Amino acid sequence: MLKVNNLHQYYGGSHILRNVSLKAEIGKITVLLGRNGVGKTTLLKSLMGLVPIRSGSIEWQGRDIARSTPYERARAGIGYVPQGREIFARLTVEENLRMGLAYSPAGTKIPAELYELFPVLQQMLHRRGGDLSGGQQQQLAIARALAPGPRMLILDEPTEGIQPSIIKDIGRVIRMLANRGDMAIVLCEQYYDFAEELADHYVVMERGEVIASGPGSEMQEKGIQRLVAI
Ligand SMILES: Nc1ncnc2c1ncn2[C@@H]1O[C@H](COP(=O)(O)OP(=O)(O)OP(=O)(O)O)[C@@H](O)[C@H]1O
Repeated sequence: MLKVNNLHQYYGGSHILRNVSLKAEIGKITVLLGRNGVGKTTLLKSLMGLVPIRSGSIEWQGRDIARSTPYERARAGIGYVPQGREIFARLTVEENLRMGLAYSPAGTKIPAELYELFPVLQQMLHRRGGDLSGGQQQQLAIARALAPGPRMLILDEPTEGIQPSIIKDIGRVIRMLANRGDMAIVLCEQYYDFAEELADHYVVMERGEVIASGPGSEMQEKGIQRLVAI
């Protein structure tokens, strides 16, 4: 279980995250929503240790990891799929997947399961990452994060700029991973319908603060879409 308590973060003098608290349970999908620029990516980067926080705690599996390096967090079982995918364009699909295993306690063999989740990656194993379509790159980025067998998967806008058929495939994989019951999923998403469909829990941010949260099944009756409509 992830427990974030009273997180504050600054970029220079700009107070970006304001007293943010949230939880993400194993076996559940926690969806983070909010308009552009409210601090969602900054929150996810803070969870991964990619930006320092000013104060607050980030507890993962009972341990405060708020001061741990990204490397230590990866070793602690946290996987991260960044916004914009950040795959290595000049490396092959296979090499990209191996990069996901660079610090893995699970060994250096690419798990065959990744190709079951995303069959296209097996077909394209020797293609360069940069030659893949946006949707294929997104699948590669997710597979790379899954390669070391994380217990928490953080995804930053996986549907951004991706064609509908691949969005459906990605949604199915995310649901399947959660249903296995051994992984917490934190999903930041602008595409409201996708978010609502997947959410077990939702968290809405505005100007760096959490302004609403609850079970995914209540998103419609609570009018959450209005809070995040652009
Ligand atoms: N490296 C940085 N240095 C200074 N300010 C930053 C930096 N990165 C983001 N910001 C600012 O922090 C605020 C929150 O940005 P963030 O990217 O976390 O928002 P977001 O909710 O993820 O938005 P989006 O949906 O557009 O990605 C914005 O005002 C942004 O301009």
